[in-house]
Amino acid sequence: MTAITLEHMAHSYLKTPSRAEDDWALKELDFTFRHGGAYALLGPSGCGKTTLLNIISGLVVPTRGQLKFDGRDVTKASTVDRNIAQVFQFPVVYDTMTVGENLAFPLKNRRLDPASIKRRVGEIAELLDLGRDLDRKARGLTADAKQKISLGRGLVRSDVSAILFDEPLTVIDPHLKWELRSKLKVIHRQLDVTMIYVTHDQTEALTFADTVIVMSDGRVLQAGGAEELFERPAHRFVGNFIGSPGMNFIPCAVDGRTASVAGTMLDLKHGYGPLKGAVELGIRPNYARLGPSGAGIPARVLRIEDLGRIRLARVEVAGRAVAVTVPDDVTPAGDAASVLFDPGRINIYADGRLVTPEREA
Ligand SMILES: Nc1ncnc2c1ncn2[C@@H]1O[C@H](COP(=O)(O)OP(=O)(O)OP(=O)(O)O)[C@@H](O)[C@H]1O
Repeated sequence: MTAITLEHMAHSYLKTPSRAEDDWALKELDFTFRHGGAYALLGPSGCGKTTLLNIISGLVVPTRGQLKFDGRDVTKASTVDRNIAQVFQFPVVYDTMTVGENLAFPLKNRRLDPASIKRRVGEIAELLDLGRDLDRKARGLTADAKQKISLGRGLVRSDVSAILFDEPLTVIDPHLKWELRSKLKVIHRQLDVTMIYVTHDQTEALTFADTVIVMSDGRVLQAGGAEELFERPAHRFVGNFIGSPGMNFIPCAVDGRTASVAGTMLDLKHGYGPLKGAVELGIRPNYARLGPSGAGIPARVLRIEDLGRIRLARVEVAGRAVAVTVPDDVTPAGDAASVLFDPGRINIYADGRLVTPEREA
């Protein structure tokens, strides 16, 4: 087990980067991955996930800052020196070896005794449902099966500093994905090793990780568990990115414990001091309801979507497109309606950042 610390870390792919933000693929970052944690780096394409993972693995030396493993500076150390296992997007498997030989390979390299290798290979094969294929040659196996072998090779050693996964389920069939995600979680508990998992898929990140690190444009915007990311997104981007559909953001004015949205006053659960910049109210669709006209903030119904478990209304509030759940007993008549918010679930944002309320009155 190893704690991984990033200190004043920043990276630019340019030879002589200026101070301009655009020159930096990874903006300055301080972060600690604690011993034995399960982390996901989540964000859209180009946000810097792979750059950060490659800095941790040693494929990229950061332009600035230090990387420490348990306090030891490894910024310029090789991947081998860091004692890291990696699983990539596409299978890395020796076709001429059997499944068992592939799984045993990292252990043989470490000169483990044959009995321990056999036991460990058996355990990992069992966990990944590869037990019956141990004597089969890897050649000719499906892409799914080969990627399972890659996962197994990444997981087989229990003495690594960390295991890094770069979009490891991309080639896996959708129904198997769910199963493997859950298995990875089980394996994480068993191994008690630091795991860092790169993905742009929020379901994958939230099922696997205890701490999801949401990135955008080379910055870490928030690192937290599922509940925190859903209930208290630190940034507008996080609110939008997490959840389907994401959090609604509606322009408002806030005065103490009252918010005014399109001329309608709402009581807030908490009080706020004076706010600067563009102020918005953030509310998840499941904490908003559609009501009859006059019951809440005026809204224009654009359409109703039946998602099976719930009905969702797409409405316009204060010029913004907003999604709200529709109770079973409400049948919108025409397009005039209103929306009501659960006051305890309203977040307030100023210039896209979550505002911490003053103490509850
Ligand atoms: N080798 C490189 N040389 C120059 N620029 C690079 C290089 N690798 C990445 N970049 C740039 O750095 C930024 C971050 O890229 P990175 O690959 O880390 O993002 P990502 O979140 O992993 O994206 P994806 O999910 O598409 O892999 C992007 O603007 C990308 O174009």
